[in-house]
Amino acid sequence: MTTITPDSGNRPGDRPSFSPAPGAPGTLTAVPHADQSRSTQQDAPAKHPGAPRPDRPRPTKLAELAARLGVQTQSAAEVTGITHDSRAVRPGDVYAALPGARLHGADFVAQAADLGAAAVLTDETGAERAAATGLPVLATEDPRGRMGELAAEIYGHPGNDLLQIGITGTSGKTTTAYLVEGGLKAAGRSPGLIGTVEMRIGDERIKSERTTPEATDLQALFAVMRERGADSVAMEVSSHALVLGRVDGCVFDIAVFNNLSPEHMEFHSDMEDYFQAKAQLFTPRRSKEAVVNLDDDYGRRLAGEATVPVTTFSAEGHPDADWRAEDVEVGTHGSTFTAVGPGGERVRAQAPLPGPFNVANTLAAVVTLAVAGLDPQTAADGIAAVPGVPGRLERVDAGQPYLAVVDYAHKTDAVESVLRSLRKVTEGKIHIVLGCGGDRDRTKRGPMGAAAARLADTAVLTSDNPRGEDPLAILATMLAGAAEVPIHERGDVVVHEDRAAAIAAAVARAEPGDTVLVAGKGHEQGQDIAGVVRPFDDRQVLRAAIERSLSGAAVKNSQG
Ligand SMILES: CC(=O)N[C@H]1[C@@H](OP(=O)(O)OP(=O)(O)OC[C@H]2O[C@@H](n3ccc(=O)[nH]c3=O)[C@H](O)[C@@H]2O)O[C@H](CO)[C@@H](O)[C@@H]1O[C@H](C)C(=O)N[C@@H](C)C(=O)N[C@H](CCC(=O)O)C(=O)O
Ligand SMILES: Nc1ncnc2c1ncn2[C@@H]1O[C@H](COP(=O)(O)OP(=O)(O)OP(=O)(O)O)[C@@H](O)[C@H]1O
Repeated sequence: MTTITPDSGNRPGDRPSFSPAPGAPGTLTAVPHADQSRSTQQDAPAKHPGAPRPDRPRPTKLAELAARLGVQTQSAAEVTGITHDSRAVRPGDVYAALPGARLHGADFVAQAADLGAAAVLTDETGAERAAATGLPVLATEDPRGRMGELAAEIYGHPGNDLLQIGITGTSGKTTTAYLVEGGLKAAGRSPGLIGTVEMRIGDERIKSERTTPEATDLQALFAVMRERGADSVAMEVSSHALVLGRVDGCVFDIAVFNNLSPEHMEFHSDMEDYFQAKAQLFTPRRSKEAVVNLDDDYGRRLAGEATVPVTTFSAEGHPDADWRAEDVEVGTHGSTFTAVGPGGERVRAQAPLPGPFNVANTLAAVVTLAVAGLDPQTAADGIAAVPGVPGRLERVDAGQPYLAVVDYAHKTDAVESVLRSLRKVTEGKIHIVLGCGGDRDRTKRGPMGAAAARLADTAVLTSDNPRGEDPLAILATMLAGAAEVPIHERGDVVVHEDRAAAIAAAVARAEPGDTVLVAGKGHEQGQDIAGVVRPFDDRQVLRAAIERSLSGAAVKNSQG
C-alpha cells in the first residue's frame, strides 16, 4: 500500500490522549485537552507531493493548447503534464496559476519555473508576473474554467477509456462508491475508486486530499488508471467540484444522485444554489445517463428536470420508481431486500452495512450497475461481499457485550439518520460522542447538539477539529441547541472538551445490548487544535477505551 497524501483538506485531526474519564451522568463536565501540551506539529503527516502521474506521458505542443484557448504563442515548447499547484510541478508541466479566494497562483510562478514548468496558464492579472519568469504564458479570462479541458487533452482524454460512474448527493457518496466498486469487481471489471477516504488504482491506495480532486489531478489519475489496466472508475462528485470545474473534461457514463439536505452553506448561498450545483451533473455536458433516488424531495425534482435519460429507484416503496426495494429486513450487520426492476427483475440484495439508509445506498449501486449493462445479481452479490467502508458505521469489536461503531456522520441529517437507524437495530441505550468542526459551517452546531440530545440516551459533546476556534465556544453553541430540546425529550448531555475523554465517558456508560456511536471523524486520522494537527483515530481510541474498561471490569470481578 502506498500513502502519498495526508488528509489535509477538510477535517484533519489529533493524537489519542487518555485523560481521566467521565463526569457524573447528566452533569456538564468540561475537561481540557490533555493532549494539547504533548503534541507538536512534527506529528503531522508529510506534505503531499501531488497526484500520481502516468509513467508514459505523451508530449503535446503548447501551440495546440494555445489554439484551443484562442490565444497566441510563438513557443515551440512541448508539454507532458499540468498542475494547479506550484509545489507539485514536474519538468514539462503547464503550471496553472489560478486566482483563488485567498491567494493568486501567479505568486508562485518562480517556484513552478524552478521545478521545470514548461509554460504558465493564468489570467490577465497573473500574466505579468508569469512572463517575468521567461516562460511562455497562456493568458485567458477564466483559467480555472479551461484547465479541465486542457488537462484532458494533455493526458489524451483518458476518461474515454473508462466506464465513468460519478456519484453525488449530500450523504452516501463514499459508501455508494465503495459498493459500486465491489459490484464492478464481481462482474470481472477492473475499477478505480476516487473519493473522500482514498483513491484506489489496482492494489495501490492513495490517501485523498479532497473528495473530488482538482481537474489537473483527476485527469492525471484517469491516465494512471488507464495505464495500469483499469477499465472503469467509481468516483464521488462534490458540489464544490461542480462549481469549481474539477470535473471539466469528464462526461460520466452514469451520474448518480442520492439525496440533498442542508450542508456547505458557507459555500452555497442557499439550498437552491446547492441544488443547481448538483443539477449540473445531470446535463449532457456532464453525463450520458442518470440514476436518481425518488425517495428524496430534491431527487424527485431532479428526475423531472434532468436533461439526460433517468432511471429512478426507491428504497421506501415509491410507486413511480423504476427500481424498488421490497421485503426489506434490517439488522445490526446489514439488511437484506429484493431489488425489483422495471422488466420484472428480482435481485436478492444485501446491504453490507447496517441502517435503512444503506438499503438506499445499496439499491443505488445495484441499479447503477444494471444501467451500466452488468448482470444485476452478479453486481448485488459483489456488493454484499464488500467488507465495509472505512469509518462508515465501522464496528470496533474488542469482545465487549455491546455494539461500538465509528461513523463519519458530521452533519445534522446524517446524525439524525444514523441515530434513527441504530434505534431500529438495537434494543439497548445509545451513547453518542459528537463534536462540530471549527472555522466551518456554524449554522449546524445547534441543530447537531439538538439531534444528539433528542435521539440518543447519552450525548457526549466534544471537540472535532476546532481548528482556530475555541473548542468550548463551539461546544457552548452545541449545548445551547441541546438545551432547546424539552427536558423530557432529551437524554443526558455531557460535555468533554477532550475527545479521548469523551469516548471513554461513552464507553463507561455502555451496558450489555447498548450501542456506543463515535460520530464525526470516521476514517480520519488527526485532530486540528489551534492549527496543530495531531494524530487521532477514533477507531483506535475507542478500542483502547473498551479494552481498558473490560480489563477494569475483569479486575473488579476478580476482587469481588
Ligand atoms: C472553496 C474551495 O474548495 N477552494 C479550493 C480552491 O481554493 P482557492 O481557489 O481559494 O485557492 P487559494 O488557496 O486562494 O490559492 C490560489 C491558487 O494558488 C495555488 N497555490 C497556493 C499555494 C502554493 O504554495 N502554491 C500554489 O500553487 C493553489 O493551488 C490555487 O490554485 O482551490 C484550492 C487549490 O486546489 C483548493 O485547495 C481549495 O480547496 C479548499 C482547501 C477546501 O478545503 N475545499 C473543500 C471545502 C472542498 O473542496 N470540499 C469538497 C466537498 C467535500 C464534501 O462533500 O464534504 C471536496 O470535493 O473535497
Ligand atoms: N443515503 C444516506 N442517507 C442519509 N445518511 C447517510 C446515507 N449514507 C450514509 N449516511 C450517513 O452519512 C455519513 C457519511 O456517509 P458517506 O461518507 O457515505 O457520505 P458522503 O456523501 O461521502 O459524505 P461526505 O460528503 O460528508 O464525505 C455516514 O457515515 C452515515 O452516517
